[in-house]
Amino acid sequence: MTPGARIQAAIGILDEILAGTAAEKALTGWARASRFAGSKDRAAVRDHVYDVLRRRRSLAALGGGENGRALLIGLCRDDGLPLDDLFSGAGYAPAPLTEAERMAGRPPAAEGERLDLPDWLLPEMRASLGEALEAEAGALRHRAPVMLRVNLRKADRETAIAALSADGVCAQPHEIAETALVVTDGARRVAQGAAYRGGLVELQDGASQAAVEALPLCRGMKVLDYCAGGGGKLLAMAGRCDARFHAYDAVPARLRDLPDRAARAGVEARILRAEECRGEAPFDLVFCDVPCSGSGSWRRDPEGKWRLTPDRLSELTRVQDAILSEAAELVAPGGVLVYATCSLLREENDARITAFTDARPRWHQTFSRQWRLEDGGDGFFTAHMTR
Ligand SMILES: C[S@@+](CC[C@H](N)C(=O)[O-])C[C@H]1O[C@@H](n2cnc3c(N)ncnc32)[C@H](O)[C@@H]1O
Repeated sequence: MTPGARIQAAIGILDEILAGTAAEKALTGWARASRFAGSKDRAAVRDHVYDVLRRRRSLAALGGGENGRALLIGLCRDDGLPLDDLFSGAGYAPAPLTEAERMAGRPPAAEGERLDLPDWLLPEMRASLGEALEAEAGALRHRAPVMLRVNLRKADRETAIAALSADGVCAQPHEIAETALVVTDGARRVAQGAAYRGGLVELQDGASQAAVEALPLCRGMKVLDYCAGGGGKLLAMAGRCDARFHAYDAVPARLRDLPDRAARAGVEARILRAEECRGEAPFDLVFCDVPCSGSGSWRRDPEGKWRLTPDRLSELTRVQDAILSEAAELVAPGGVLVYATCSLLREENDARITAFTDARPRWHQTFSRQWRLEDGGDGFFTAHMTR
């Protein structure tokens, strides 16, 4: 595909997304219907689509409209791409700009436009981030680094870097966590490589790794991952410590990948149903990686930024409180209840811990940390509580 044809494909996909189709579904649908597109074409089109979604408001201002074509015009203007070469009308490239399109478009003006955030969220973001708001919102407008976690059960960082290199993947240590690597070249080769398939590394953001590194894990501990999902945090815990791991999720289908991933990583984890969690309690450590706005990882899931509403945020905080309340019942006296989100919002982080401890004076917080994008990974929060 020519560069212009890739832009035209991104325009069509964005129009579908703006009409309500999820980005992944729209991209997959296009790829299936476009057998002529090679892997480089698919990657380039995907990058265009996600670059636009991260900067949807500012690009709408720059491009003079909120449809696929105007957003791509905005992207070309913002990134200094050769607009007239790409919108040439030749072959499958989009039609040349009309006079009206040439005149349309202006620099983003309002704060929400400049920062690429919904207006309603600005006060909460400012209260959460203070002076760091501009920098964090700015970082959310760019692509996230590809980060890997070295599985210490199978390799140290040097061995993992060498194995990745043999797969054609360049990676280097990242200071955010002692298991963290950042991929500097060949990211698309990771999942097919022997290092990944052999369980030496997992794809995991650095802040999640750092949060696991901060856990007071000990050999032989009885641990429950209460919102285990795909098991990313559980596997990270198991990579650090030989404990007795249990996994639960309110949506059992989300645990589907865990057995295979655990086998690849050389980890044993027992999957529990709700009643079994109560039967197996108490646990020395219960980890609650709760559902959240995902605001710390909006670089990877930029649709989330535009999907979040005040009602949805209130609903999430209710779920977060309920999960903490249920999970607290499963913690042994003197054990640790861990709360974690990939959110930058105070309302989902400190405010939930305060609500929990205010209502339960026997519990107190022993640790808390907010990672920001400036630390090199996604935004992530964790707090430990005990009684
Ligand atoms: C942020 S995701 C967990 C990601 C996972 N820990 C990982 O590292 O891959 C949150 C998970 O919480 C689960 N969940 C939602 N409500 C829950 C509840 N009331 N009790 C337990 N899990 C719940 C969701 O199904 C979802 O899988």
